[in-house]
Amino acid sequence: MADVILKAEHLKIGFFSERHSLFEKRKRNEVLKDLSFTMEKGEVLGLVGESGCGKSTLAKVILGLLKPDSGTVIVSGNRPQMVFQDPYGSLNPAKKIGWIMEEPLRIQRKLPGKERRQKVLEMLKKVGLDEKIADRYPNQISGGQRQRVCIGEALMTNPGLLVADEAVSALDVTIQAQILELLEQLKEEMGLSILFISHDMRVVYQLCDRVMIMKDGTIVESGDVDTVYFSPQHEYTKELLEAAGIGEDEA
Ligand SMILES: Nc1ncnc2c1ncn2[C@@H]1O[C@H](COP(=O)(O)OP(=O)(O)OP(=O)(O)O)[C@@H](O)[C@H]1O
Repeated sequence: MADVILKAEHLKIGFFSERHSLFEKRKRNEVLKDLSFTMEKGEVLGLVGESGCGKSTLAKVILGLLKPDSGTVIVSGNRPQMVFQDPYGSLNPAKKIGWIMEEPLRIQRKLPGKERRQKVLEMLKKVGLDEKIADRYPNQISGGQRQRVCIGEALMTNPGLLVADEAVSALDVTIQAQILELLEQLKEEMGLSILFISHDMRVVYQLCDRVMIMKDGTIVESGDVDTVYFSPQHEYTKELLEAAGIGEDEA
């Protein structure tokens, strides 16, 4: 059996609703409902589902940013890292790209400055950027370049798992295709595993090996992309495919 990079078992988490008056009882909203899945090393796993179904909450639990009420997540290797939708919002506008990309290594305190800088230059190359970008500020590079920087920054500590939460959604179609190509390449070159969260069924088909369909805090269907897209079993999967204009006649 292939190596498992992530094992999530029986995850449950809920939030209390806001109270609008002193006498109103706070309702508990269950967001992840006994959710279990595994990911293999080097796999790109898509996670799709409508807004509010709990995708980002699951991502935060995997990254250790939220503690589940019950259940466990085991990730092998270095701490997983995340790439977000808005590459501009994730980069400190007051710092140069080189400084930003060095930061995860600075926090680790394992390498001297010169070696950190060298690693940044190597990573810039890996994500398809010119070394000169290290001396620019985030507002001096394009949106696509910024997303490459975010991916590079996330990979500086050599995580086995990258969680990409709507990482290409804000980019225009051409740039989107280039970033998808980069992720594919990093998967091949580094054996990187990617949990790719998206609402875009077409993009998921393009990039992912497997897909999980999420609805109201549970996984209603999962499998390799060809099987799920061309022989969907669950009504909700069929709805999502239809809404994306992916019909059975495309099979
Ligand atoms: N910290 C929190 N406190 C209270 N409710 C929360 C919190 N985080 C998330 N929620 C609620 O949990 C539900 C799931 O949110 P989540 O962000 O995981 O959905 P999502 O599937 O990622 O949606 P989208 O695709 O719009 O990003 C939503 O109803 C949201 O309002």
